[in-house]
Amino acid sequence: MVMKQNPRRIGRTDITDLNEDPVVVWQHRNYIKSVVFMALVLPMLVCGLGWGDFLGGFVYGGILRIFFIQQATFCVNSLAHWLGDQPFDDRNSPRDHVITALVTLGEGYHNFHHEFPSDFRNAIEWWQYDPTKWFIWTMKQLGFAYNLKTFPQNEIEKGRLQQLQKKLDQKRTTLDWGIPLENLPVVSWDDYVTEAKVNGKPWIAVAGVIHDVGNFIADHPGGKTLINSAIGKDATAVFNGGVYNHSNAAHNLLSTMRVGVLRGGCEVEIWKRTQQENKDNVSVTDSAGQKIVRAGSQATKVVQPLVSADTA
Ligand code: HEM
Repeated sequence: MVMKQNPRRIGRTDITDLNEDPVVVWQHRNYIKSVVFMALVLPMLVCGLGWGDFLGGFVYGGILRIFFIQQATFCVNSLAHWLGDQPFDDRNSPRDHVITALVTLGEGYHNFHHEFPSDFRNAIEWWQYDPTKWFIWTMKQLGFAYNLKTFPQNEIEKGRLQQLQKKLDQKRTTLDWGIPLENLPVVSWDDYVTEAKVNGKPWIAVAGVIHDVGNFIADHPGGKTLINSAIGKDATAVFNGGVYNHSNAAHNLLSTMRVGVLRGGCEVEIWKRTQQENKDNVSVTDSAGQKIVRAGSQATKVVQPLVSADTA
């Protein structure tokens, strides 16, 4: 900013759009004059003619204000790369933050600006502090024709969604979703029954998956008796509506108790099919390669057949 640079050594930018804007061209031609007038003369005149304090206008309205604006301008490339979040891209360091926006008169939504530089706005939400955007909006309401470029909303939303997805993925990895089905040992139906009924293991099979409910029996909201009654049996029907249609939270909890899968799947053939269909649903993976289990598509959640009461 302070040295004259060799134009052959610095990067060049296409500024044909600026050259077509008469206001910008006028300002460029009269740069020094307009700077001195707006930064020093005008504040001096306001304070001097207003209440007789020419010197105060010069010092506070002029010199100190220039210093402040200069610091604020530098904040674009310091604060704006340090404070805030990255709602559109995490490739570089530019960040969006209202504090930076306030200090820099709206330049603080830097993540958006770097991602969509051809968009004249700094921020897209109406409530975000971006005086340029508000000014243009007001002028348009007053009937002035402004034809400034904006990036397609569809593309902006994609960036936002991808960033949100990344955050969700990161959060997901911090939670226990149970051992993945393919990592579980395969157990035959007879071995399962023997382990539960002869060797006393508190195992319950739901939709072909064996669960150790030992630590949960005392806490079961439906009581000890009901959960105990399913040990060593296929509880697919009772768990999925035969006795009680358990919530998504209950299915999630159940998945943390997995100890094995039954060879050949669950015993109730008609439900086995719907469970197979559900298994396709859970094969969606996140950016870290982990399976995503959406609410209602847990492996143990099966569609309720009409005859549920009889089945139970
Ligand atoms: C296999 C492991 C089981 C787990 C992890 C489990 C978990 C839960 C949870 C978290 C609830 C609270 C409501 C909800 O979230 O849906 C609940 C309620 C209930 N459960 Fe279970 N459950 C299991 C087995 C069973 C079995 C085998 C039966 C019946 C034979 C049963 C019958 C009920 C009933 C009737 C309620 C409703 C209680 C009420 O609202 O007063 N549960 N269970």
